[in-house]
Amino acid sequence: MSNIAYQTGFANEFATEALPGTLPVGRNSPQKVAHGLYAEQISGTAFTAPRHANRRTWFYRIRPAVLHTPFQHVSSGSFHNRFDEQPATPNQLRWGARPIPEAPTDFVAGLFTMAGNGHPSAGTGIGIHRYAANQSMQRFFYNSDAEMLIVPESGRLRLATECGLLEIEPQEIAVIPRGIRFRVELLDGQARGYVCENFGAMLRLPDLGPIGSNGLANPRDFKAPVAWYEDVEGDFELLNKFNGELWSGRIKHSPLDVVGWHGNFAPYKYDLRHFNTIGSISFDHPDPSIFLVLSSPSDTPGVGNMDFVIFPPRWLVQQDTFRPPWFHRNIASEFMGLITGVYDAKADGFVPGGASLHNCMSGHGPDHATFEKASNADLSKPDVIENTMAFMFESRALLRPTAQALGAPDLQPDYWQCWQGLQKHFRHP
Ligand SMILES: O=C(O)Cc1cc(O)ccc1O
Ligand SMILES: [Fe+2]
Repeated sequence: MSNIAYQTGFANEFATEALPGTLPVGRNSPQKVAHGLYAEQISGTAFTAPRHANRRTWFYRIRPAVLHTPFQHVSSGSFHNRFDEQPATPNQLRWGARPIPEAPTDFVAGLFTMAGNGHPSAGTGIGIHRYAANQSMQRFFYNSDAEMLIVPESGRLRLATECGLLEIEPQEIAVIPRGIRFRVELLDGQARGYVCENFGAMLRLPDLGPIGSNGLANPRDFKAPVAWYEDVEGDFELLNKFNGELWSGRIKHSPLDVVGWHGNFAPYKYDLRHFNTIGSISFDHPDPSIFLVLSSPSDTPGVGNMDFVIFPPRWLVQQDTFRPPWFHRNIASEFMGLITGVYDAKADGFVPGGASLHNCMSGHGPDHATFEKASNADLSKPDVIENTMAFMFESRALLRPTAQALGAPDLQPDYWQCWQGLQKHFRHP
């Protein structure tokens, strides 16, 4: 990774300038901005949102965001929010990894929508996508519909944004807020991973309750860019996702021209390996809410529009306990992905870059091989789960797979078979 500087903290009031003297002192919008720049505010929450939830940033930039040609509606390709094309299925679904494309494909073109719920126009729900790309973007993109949580599985990404540069590698994540313009460069020539579009309330750190003032994802491990800009003229595409569709305009300069900014609405990255994993040190396998990294709250307290949960390396020491995830059904719907290694509920078939979907109240849990192994394991010794990182996008509402996900060649039609070896062990006393 190159040596990029970052500011630390979650949603702090950051202040950063690439040229000294850019940021106005004591006001946001002076009559004339230093260096001949324009002042522009971007608001990610309602002006009147309570102070603790209010998110906005002031940009001091070479040209304001309004300078581009009118947008034309263009084909969305495989990146969309059409979640009503097929009856939502209660079946347990699993997909293998998506191949890297052969034709030149950038990050946005490489997005393939898997499932989702709600809609951007309603300000609630999520869109779940996987990406596979082999080209850096030569164009600029912004998403009016959602903040984008990016979870790389292979290939490092350089995210050049209005706020500055972020570089992420597998086991790191990034969040690009709604509306922020950016370009994705591939640092390894090709890349693959997952994206969750969040149409609802912005992701935030969960409360910790009895855990105390530290633990899970600690705020200081979140990193935001420092101001960086390019003063470049040319003929570029500016692509916008708006109401689930793509719109394309032309722009005669790079929109990554913010020389200084201050505020708390900015992209950020987080290294999942910094997650402080907490678990049972007596008995029983806890609910996976202890693995919550970020949550988009819904209007119902404690119920997430989207919860981003990870399954990191950890020690298992519980006594008289079936240590892996139990058999269960859940009111929430669970989309899972694997970044690296093996997931402890599945002996095989759930591969890095692959995905699974267990919808509301669909039974799931350890496969037959995992059940046999864990039911007979020697509990006098701790188990260690190493070299792995799985995650879950969990949503309060049904996740509706897209027609293209249900028709994808990597869908595993025999997934259900992984449980069919589970025998009746009941014995009448
Ligand atoms: O289904 C899964 O594998 C995810 C999951 C993990 C766990 O430890 C408990 C519940 C749960 O849904
Ligand atoms: Fe589950």
